[in-house]
Amino acid sequence: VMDNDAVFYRELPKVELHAHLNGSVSAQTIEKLISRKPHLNIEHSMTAIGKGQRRTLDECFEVFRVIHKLVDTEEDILMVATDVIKEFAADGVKYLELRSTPREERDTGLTKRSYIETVIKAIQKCKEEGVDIDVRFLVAIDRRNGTEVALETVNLAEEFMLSSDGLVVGIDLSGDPTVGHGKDLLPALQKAKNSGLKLSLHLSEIPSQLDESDLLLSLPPDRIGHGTFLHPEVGGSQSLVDKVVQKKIPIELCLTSNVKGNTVPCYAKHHFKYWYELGHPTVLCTDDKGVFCTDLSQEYQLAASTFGLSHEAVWKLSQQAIDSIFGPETVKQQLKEKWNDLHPQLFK
Ligand SMILES: CC(C)=CCNc1ncnc2c1ncn2[C@@H]1O[C@H](COP(=O)(O)O)[C@@H](O)[C@H]1O
Ligand SMILES: [Zn+2]
Repeated sequence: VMDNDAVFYRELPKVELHAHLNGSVSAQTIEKLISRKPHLNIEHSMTAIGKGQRRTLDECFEVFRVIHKLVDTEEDILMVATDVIKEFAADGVKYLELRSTPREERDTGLTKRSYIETVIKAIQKCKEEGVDIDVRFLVAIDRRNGTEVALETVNLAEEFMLSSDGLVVGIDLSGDPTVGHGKDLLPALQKAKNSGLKLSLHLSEIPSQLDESDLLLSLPPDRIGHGTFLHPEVGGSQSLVDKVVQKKIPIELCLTSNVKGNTVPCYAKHHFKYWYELGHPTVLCTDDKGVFCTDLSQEYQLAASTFGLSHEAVWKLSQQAIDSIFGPETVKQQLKEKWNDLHPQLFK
C-alpha cells in the first residue's frame, strides 16, 4: 500500500535523461535472465546494491561485468530494453532517454550494429503497443576503450541518427572514471557534435579530474552527468562552475547512485543543493535503477524530503527538465501540454 505522498511522486509526470540500460534492469528481469542462463551461477545479490548498502566504485563496476554476462544476445537485449521502458512508463516517466554501450559478443554473434538495432526495435515495439512514453537513445562510449572504439561508436551513432526516424539523438560518455583520459576521446566527441549528435558527458564523477573536465567543457557538452566534484567546496574550481553556468549546461543528478557509490557522504550533502540554489538547470535521474534499487519517483521524493521542497517546487523541477531533453522542439511542446493537462489532477 502506498501513502498519499508516494502516490503524488508516482503520478507526477517525469522526464528521465540519465539511465544506463544494463544498470536499469529490474529484479524481475534479472530473475528471467538467470533462469535463461543457470550455468553462470549468478545470484540476484550480485547485480544489485540494496537498502543501506554502499560499495566502492570498483565494486560497482564489477556489478556491470556480471550483468553483461547475463545480457549477451539480441534476445536478451530486446527483453531487457522492453522491460526497462515499460517499468519507467509505469513509474510515471513520460519521456525517457536510454543510454547503452554497444557491445560485440563473439560467442553469440552479437555485433555493435545489431546491438543498436535491437535497442531501437524495443523502442519501436513499445511505441506500437501504445506504452505511454516517448523514448530516445543515446549511444554510449565506454571511456576505457580509447580513441579508435570511440570513433567507431560515433560513426555508428551518426548512421543511426539518420536512419532511426529520430530515435538516436546523441552520445553518452561513461565508464569507470578512474580509467582513461578525455583527451583521447575529444576528436570523436567533436566529430559527433559536428554531425548534429547531442553530447551528455559524465564529468567530475570523482575528484582530481579538473583538467579533463576543463578540456571537455570546451566542446561544450549539451548536458553533464553527475558533475559531483566541479564546485570549489569539494576540490573543483570556480572557473569550472563559471563555465557551466555561463553556457547554461544542464546537470543530470543521481542522488542514490552517488550515495551508494560513495562519491557523496550522504543525501543531505549531495551537490543537488549547490546547483539548485544557484538556480542552475538540474535534472533528477536514476543512473542505474536496477543496480541501485531505486526509481525516479523515489529520487524525486528523496530530493524533496532531504532539501525541503514543496510539491509545487517538485512540480517545477520535473517540468523544467523538459527544456533539457535532446528530442526536437515539437516533442518539448507536446510534453509541456501533457504537463499542463495533468496539473489539475495532482493539485486538486
Ligand atoms: C560505479 C557507480 C557508482 C556507477 C554509477 N556511475 C556510472 N559512472 C560511469 N559509468 C556508468 C555508471 N553507471 C553505469 N555506467 C556505464 O554504463 C554501463 C552499463 O550499461 P550499458 O551496458 O552501457 O547499458 C557500465 O558498464 C558503464 O560503462
Ligand atoms: Zn551514469
